[in-house]
Amino acid sequence: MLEGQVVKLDRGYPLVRTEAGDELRCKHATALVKGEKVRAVIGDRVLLDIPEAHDKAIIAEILPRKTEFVRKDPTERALPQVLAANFDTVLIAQPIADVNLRRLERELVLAHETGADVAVILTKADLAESDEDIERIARKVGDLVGARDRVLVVSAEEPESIDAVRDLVAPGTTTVLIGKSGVGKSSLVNLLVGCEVQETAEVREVDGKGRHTTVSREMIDVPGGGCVVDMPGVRGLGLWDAESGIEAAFSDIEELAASCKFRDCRHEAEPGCAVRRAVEKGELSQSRLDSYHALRSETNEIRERREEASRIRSRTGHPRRRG
Ligand SMILES: Nc1nc2c(ncn2[C@@H]2O[C@H](COP(=O)(O)OP(=O)(O)OP(=O)(O)O)[C@@H](O)[C@H]2O)c(=O)[nH]1
Ligand SMILES: [Zn+2]
Repeated sequence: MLEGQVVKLDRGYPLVRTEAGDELRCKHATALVKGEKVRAVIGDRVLLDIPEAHDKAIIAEILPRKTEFVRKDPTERALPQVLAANFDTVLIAQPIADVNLRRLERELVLAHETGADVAVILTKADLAESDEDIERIARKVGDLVGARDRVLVVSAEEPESIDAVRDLVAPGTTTVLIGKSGVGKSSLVNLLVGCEVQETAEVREVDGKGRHTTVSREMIDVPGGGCVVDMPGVRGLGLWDAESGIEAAFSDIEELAASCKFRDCRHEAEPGCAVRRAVEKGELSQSRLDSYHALRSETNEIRERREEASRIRSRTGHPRRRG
């Protein structure tokens, strides 16, 4: 069997690059997709069968993932959906003149949940009102992400601003780029690569919404660096398992919580709550605590639904998989 990596996913069959450098269109083995909806995603390392009579190779096995980006499947009640695998870094892009902090908190939770390194890229710096504005917003975002993650400001009008991003896309590593449609991900990829590899869209003037242009997922080589994957179409960002992601993205609250009177304090109405005290003293914003509570209950709810579903499965005697 050959080993390879899924390097492109579009409307056709997954494209797998073998260790010898060949690129093969592949089908999933029936045994792999039967029952559960297991599909290889971009970045997956796979084992291939090469049948003689077929024009396509067969993905016989998906190897264990080093990292994976998971959200709740937007079309299913209690199923996870993996969007990418085996990357080292997640870059979150938001336009500096239109930063959405609530969305950023969610993106940070999902990114940290993967266990990869995380950085925030503030794009379209040329559209900011002034340098003071850029500094102010970058500082505000910096406060939100905490000391562990970097915040970089870039502009397609200023190619040198991309150099700091290039440093993050180190040789031998894979970087995943996430962000709402139209924030400038494709433009960033083109600047990193130094030519037009990704089609970009003019934002519609009437409603200012980016058109949906990027339809495929592809691992793109950055000259002198690693690989980058633009993740388009990530519209819904529902949380799946997000405990550790929340802990990492809200480390300020987790630190305060260590001083709460009760170890299992939920920072709601308990006496001796250090988190609520910080809000009263103006050291923590109420809206940030609200986000924390909302994201916490979202992931708890998913967990309860999943547990409920597995209880129903075992009651109805649905055959359980044997490991
Ligand atoms: N002024 C300005 N416009 C930019 C910059 N970067 C990107 N744009 C424009 O913003 C629009 C959207 O950029 P894209 O790179 O296609 O955005 P995207 O995030 O890849 O969007 P999807 O492919 O839909 O996910 C295009 O019209 C770009 O020309 C920038 O730094 N400054
Ligand atoms: Zn508390």
